[in-house]
Amino acid sequence: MITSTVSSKPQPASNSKVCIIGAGNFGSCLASHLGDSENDVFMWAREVELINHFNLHHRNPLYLTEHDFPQSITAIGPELPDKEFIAKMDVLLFAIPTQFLRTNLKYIRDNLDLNNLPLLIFVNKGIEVGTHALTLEIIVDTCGPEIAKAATFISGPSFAKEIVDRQPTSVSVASFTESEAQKAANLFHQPHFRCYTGGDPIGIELSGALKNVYAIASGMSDGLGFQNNTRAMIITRGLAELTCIGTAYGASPLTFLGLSGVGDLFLTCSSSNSRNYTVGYRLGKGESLEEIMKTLGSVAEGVSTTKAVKKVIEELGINAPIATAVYEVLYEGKDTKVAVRELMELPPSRELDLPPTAGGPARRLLTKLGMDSSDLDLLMHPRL
Ligand SMILES: NC(=O)c1ccc[n+]([C@@H]2O[C@H](COP(=O)([O-])OP(=O)(O)OC[C@H]3O[C@@H](n4cnc5c(N)ncnc54)[C@H](O)[C@@H]3O)[C@@H](O)[C@H]2O)c1
Ligand SMILES: O=P(O)(O)OC[C@H](O)CO
Repeated sequence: MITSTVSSKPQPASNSKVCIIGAGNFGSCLASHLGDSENDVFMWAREVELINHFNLHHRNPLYLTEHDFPQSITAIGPELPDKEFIAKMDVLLFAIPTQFLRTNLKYIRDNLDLNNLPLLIFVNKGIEVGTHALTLEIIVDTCGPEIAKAATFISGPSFAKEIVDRQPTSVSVASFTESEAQKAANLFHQPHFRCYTGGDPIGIELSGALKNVYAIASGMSDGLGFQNNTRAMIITRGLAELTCIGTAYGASPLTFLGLSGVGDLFLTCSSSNSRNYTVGYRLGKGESLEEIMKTLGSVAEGVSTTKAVKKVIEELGINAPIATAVYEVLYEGKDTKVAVRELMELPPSRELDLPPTAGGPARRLLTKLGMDSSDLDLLMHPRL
């Protein structure tokens, strides 16, 4: 098993001190979830009006606006927490969109004490544009390999609104360091919220990022008026494509059959509650991306992730026609009907080929994590 030389403080029996970076839909949903189980929760927001309103009324004026939050949550900000504050935390959870993570982590890194590290949890679902970096790689770049190996990722079919409504939900929780994944699972596990642990953080975070691209495709198909056969085709062929891309990054192909893979792909491709599906649906109805982004009011990570994915599939020579079509619609102005026609006119091909072996992105990650190619087998066949 791959482990880090650092691990976080021992888990307190109860009343963990948790700081959540991000007070959007998911950050505030997780604050509510953890606040419900008697933790002391601090929720960092950039928006001063949100902080003031929240601390007065225990309501978030911008996201999940109808929800009454537990009294145990305090909103903090807009400055990021300092060293003294972080030293008191058992858990630091990042719930901000991927494209802003690097800048915020660079600041936080200087306030982390390796001898008194909180449990570090990441829930964002995206790939960084420009670098094609996964969250794991952003963590290595900003905080170093030991912290990256101790970081824990949570992903799976989990709409914020349904979690705060206590709908039965399950997620995958993964880290290279088993004890860290276990601590995160213990923290989140509740009767309406099951956590399954695993040792493939690359697969867990990547499946969460990639499903957003196929959710845009599925929404587009529904917006154009196509029905169930077409959606099932997009979900299944999307799973084949994302498994190939994920394997190139060093993920285990099996991870894509789990909650963070097919579970979240199915959820997001089939529900108008998904922001990514909604972007696709509105494109299918003829709106421009610019109009949609102006009025969505929330992040749809798939829009930027599609740009990163296009570069990756080009570089690695991976055949991913659906992701390519989404890119052409989003960034080259291709008409959605033409994109569908072209996809359907592709020549017959083999349904299932073995995914390619791990490629450049996996080797780059291994090097940054201080591992060599003999560790690749552990990455792709995690024992945890
Ligand atoms: N909403 C969900 O149901 C859900 C579920 C699972 C995972 N996620 C993932 O969680 C992440 C956050 O999503 P969300 O739904 O909370 O988004 P959101 O659109 O609801 O909120 C975005 C948050 O990002 C903050 N933000 C904007 N610019 C920033 C910057 N420059 N620096 C720091 N923070 C900035 C905003 O203040 C806000 O708190 C995404 O990666 C998303 O894919 C969301
Ligand atoms: O609203 P979306 O499309 O960002 O999806 C939210 C979550 O990722 C669902 O698991």
